[in-house]
Amino acid sequence: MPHEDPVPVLHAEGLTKRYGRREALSGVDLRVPAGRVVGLVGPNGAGKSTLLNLACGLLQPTSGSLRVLGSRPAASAAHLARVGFVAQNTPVYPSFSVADHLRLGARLNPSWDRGMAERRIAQVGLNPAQKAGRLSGGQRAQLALTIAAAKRPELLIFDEPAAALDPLARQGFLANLMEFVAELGAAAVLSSHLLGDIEQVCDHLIVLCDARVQVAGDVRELLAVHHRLTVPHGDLGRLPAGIEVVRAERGGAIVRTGLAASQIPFRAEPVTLEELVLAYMSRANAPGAPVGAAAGEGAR
Ligand SMILES: Nc1ncnc2c1ncn2[C@@H]1O[C@H](COP(=O)(O)OP(=O)(O)OP(=O)(O)O)[C@@H](O)[C@H]1O
Repeated sequence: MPHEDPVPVLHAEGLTKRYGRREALSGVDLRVPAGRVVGLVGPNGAGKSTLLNLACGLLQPTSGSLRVLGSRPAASAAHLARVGFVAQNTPVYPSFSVADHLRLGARLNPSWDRGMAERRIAQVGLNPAQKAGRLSGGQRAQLALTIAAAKRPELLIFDEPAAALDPLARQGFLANLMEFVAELGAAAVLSSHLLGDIEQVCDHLIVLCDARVQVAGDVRELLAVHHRLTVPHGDLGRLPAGIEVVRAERGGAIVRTGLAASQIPFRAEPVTLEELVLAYMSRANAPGAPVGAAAGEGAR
């Protein structure tokens, strides 16, 4: 029997989005396999919200293509029901109560899981009669998460869901998010500036800088092929073939290589996810940076 890969959650080819003359995404190629929790990171203005809004069908590409769960985003009502979206700042209707939000969710979504919605609202201690405009940032985020998940989507998309929350509320929110993902058997994509959060919940990473994917892939695989090398001054230019310098730093470099640490003729230490992300971000920022750097293999 030929082996068929499951349909990717996101599949972008040459995806470009311009706002007037401003290019927010530039020829992005990306393939995110099914069943992952994906962290989308990058500096302000990198294009993260643009990518997520394209994935929800709220924006249209200028050129190139994006398929979400195998279809054009928001291609039909049925496809819309397969994707749950929590936008930046978790917008709610201020004059509607928590219960009104759940009723609206039930009316708009054929697959609405009322039991799940009510259970979760009780679990996180939200009063159904409370007006949404009076909820704290953390409570609003929990309400938005509940509404997105009670649709029982196959993919949950979050745009900086926990940015405004204090550490304790963030912890609670992330724990809930992971419970939903497990309960629904769903994939999730979340953008965040909080690398600790990404490290805690994500098993797949996309680093987007300056409208381009710099690196993408399975977190464990990425950590396995990146090292911090201690290299005597002047020797960086004489590294063996197959070692790519991502970022040169004092006394060495962060490198990417398929070579085992024992095959590298310098001291090689593991990197943290934060070091890896920062290395790609600063490379993208450097004058004369390679365009879309290591995206090639990793982005596929
Ligand atoms: N509606 C718009 N009109 C014009 N330019 C826009 C619009 N939306 C975004 N941009 C520009 O596109 C680029 C990417 O913006 P985007 O919001 O996607 O970035 P981001 O990575 O989500 O940033 P942040 O982390 O600050 O939320 C930025 O330069 C931004 O100014």
